[in-house]
Parts: sequence; structure tokens; C-alpha cells
Amino acid sequence: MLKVPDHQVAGHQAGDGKLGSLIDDSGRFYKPLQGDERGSREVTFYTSFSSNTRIPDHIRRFFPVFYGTQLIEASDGSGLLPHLVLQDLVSGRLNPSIMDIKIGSRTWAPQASNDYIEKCLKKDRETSSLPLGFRISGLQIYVSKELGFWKPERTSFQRLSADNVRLVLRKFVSSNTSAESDSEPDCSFASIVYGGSTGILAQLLELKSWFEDQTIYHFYSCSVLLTYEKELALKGRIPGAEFKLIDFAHVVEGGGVIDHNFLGGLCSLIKFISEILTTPDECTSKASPKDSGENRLWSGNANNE
Ligand SMILES: Nc1ncnc2c1ncn2[C@@H]1O[C@H](COP(=O)(O)OP(=O)(O)OP(=O)(O)O)[C@@H](O)[C@H]1O
Ligand SMILES: O=P(O)(O)O[C@@H]1[C@@H](O)[C@H](OP(=O)(O)O)[C@@H](OP(=O)(O)O)[C@H](O)[C@H]1OP(=O)(O)O
Repeated sequence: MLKVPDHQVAGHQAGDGKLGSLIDDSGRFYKPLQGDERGSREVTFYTSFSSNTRIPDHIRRFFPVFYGTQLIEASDGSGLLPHLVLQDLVSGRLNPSIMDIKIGSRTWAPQASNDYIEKCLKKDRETSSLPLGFRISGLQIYVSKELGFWKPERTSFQRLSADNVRLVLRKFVSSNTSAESDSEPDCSFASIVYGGSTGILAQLLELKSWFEDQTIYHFYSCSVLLTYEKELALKGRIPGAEFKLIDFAHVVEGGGVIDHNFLGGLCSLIKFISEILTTPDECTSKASPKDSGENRLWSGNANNE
């Protein structure tokens, strides 16, 4: 039985007659193929990647498992439509905190049409993509059993300054984050989510070392999806912090050249996360949302889902 995912934080969302991804009970995520070249490009990528023997296993683990494509009933009621069948990255998680971070200061491939480049360039300029090399594209943070999730409006966190991006990355790993609270994030879980030999930072550094060498693909407009379970962290247990790369609708061949756009964005994200680990107490007093006019981020409601 297919259903609308409980924990999708960005992209095209199913429900209310709209076309979007679906999940089943066995841990699979069904993403509808977009009718234009985005759908075929993503299938081409997954097909090539899954059979490419040059991809080391320690890098392959950063990608969802690909189970091919399948014709299924589309969520918008339009009938049978081909879908990518992928590993559901939050299957088995109870209350996952999730952040979708789109990597790269440029989200368009050189081969794209002028109209598409213009559309992307506008958004890259208006968001943190151009100045920081990445933008937060989707977010939900588990608050508590009573309050559910804090899932702010997507437009509220795409255009943040560097200081406020830092603040969101801190809130993501804090025990005192909620829609109501604008207290300084305590970064209680920074060391077990971002830090340690198996934490997010170590994983990102491993990915980075591959990107310093690989020239097979260029990953435009691709995201890293960070997830962990705050409830486990609260109980002092390992919170299962991990990331996977998602959204390959704009991946093109690398042509023997380093993907400096993705690599640059990844280095920038790594720097932000490293700084949180080295200076966990240094919160963003200089980046008051009230000063920067970004209050909307802090006024989003918690979502009980
Ligand atoms: N394999 C997966 N397992 C679980 N959740 C996923 C998976 N892939 C994507 N998602 C969820 O769906 C969201 C959107 O994913 P994706 O970017 O691939 O879709 P999209 O519709 O192409 O988005 P966009 O139009 O923004 O490019 C992600 O932020 C994440 O919450
Ligand atoms: O609507 P489209 O043409 O599929 O383009 C989406 C775009 O609408 C979406 O922006 P938003 O409406 O969710 O704000 C972009 O997501 P980000 O905000 O995360 O950048 C998508 O990336 C666009 O899709 P695509 O990247 O395939 O052009």
C-alpha cells in the first residue's frame, strides 16, 4: 500500500491532488519521473552509478539504494506513471530531525537552456547559494512528544545570512529548539551528531576526499540530506546521524574535470560544521534575527505529524 511520506522536507510533495513522491511499508521511496529531461537524467544517473565499478563502497553508502523504475499510480490521480524506486532514507526512523542542504553556488549545468539558467541564477543570487556555496532547502527538527516537529516555512530559511545559517545548523543539534523559543541554541547534541569518528563531519570529510579526485560526474543542484533521532540522543544513545546525497535530476558527465562547484560548496558546509564543533559555546549573538529581518524563521509553528 503506497502512502504520502510523513517526513518529506522539500521538493514536490504529494497530497491535495498534487504529484509527488510516495512510500511503501517495506522501506522504498517512489519518486515520479518528471516528464522533461530531469526525469530521464535522474534515471540515467542512477543506472550509471549503480553499475559503475569505479565507485568505492565507502562512497556508494552515501547514496540511496536504487531498485530501478516502476510504473505505479501517480499521487495526483493522473494514472500510471514511471517512478524511480529508491531506498526510503527515513524508513525505520520514528521522529527524525532532517535537513536538506542543496550544495553548490551554481545549481544549473552548463548545458541548460538560457531560461533555466536565468531562473536558477536569480534564486542562487537571492539565497545563500552564491555567497556560501549551499542553501538550506528543507528542514524539520523534532521538538518533543507534545509539540511534535518544528518545520518552519521553506521560504524562511532559504535566504539566510551566513550568521543565521550558522544559527540554524546549531539549532539542528540543540535540545532547546522549538517554534516558541528564541533562546540561544545549547548545541547539546553537536558532539554526537556532527562530531566523533562516525559523525556527520567525519562522513562529509570522507565524501570530500572522493570529490577531490572524482571527475566522472558533476552534481548540480544535488542535496545532502542530514538525519538523526533526537529522542535517542536525549536518552544518551547513539542518534544514528548520517547523510545521503539525493536529487540527481541535474547531474551531468564530469568529462575528466573536478566538480569544483560541488566541492566548493561541500568545503564551505564542512567549515560551518567544524566551527560549531570547535566553538560550541559561541552562539550567534551578533546574528539576532531581529537585526537581520529574518524573524519569520523563528515564528514558524511546530507541526505535530
Ligand atoms: N530516498 C529518499 N528517501 C526518503 N526521503 C527522500 C528521498 N529522496 C528524497 N526525499 C525527500 O524528498 C525531498 C525532495 O527530494 P528531491 O529533491 O529528490 O525531490 P524533487 O521533487 O526533485 O525536489 P526539487 O524539485 O526541489 O529538486 C527531500 O528533501 C527529502 O525530504
Ligand atoms: O517548480 P520546478 O520547475 O520543478 O522547479 C523547482 C522549484 O520550484 C523549487 O523551488 P521551491 O518552489 O521549492 O522554492 C526548487 O527547489 P529549491 O527551493 O530547493 O531550490 C527546485 O530545485 C526546482 O526544481 P529543479 O531544480 O528541478 O529546477
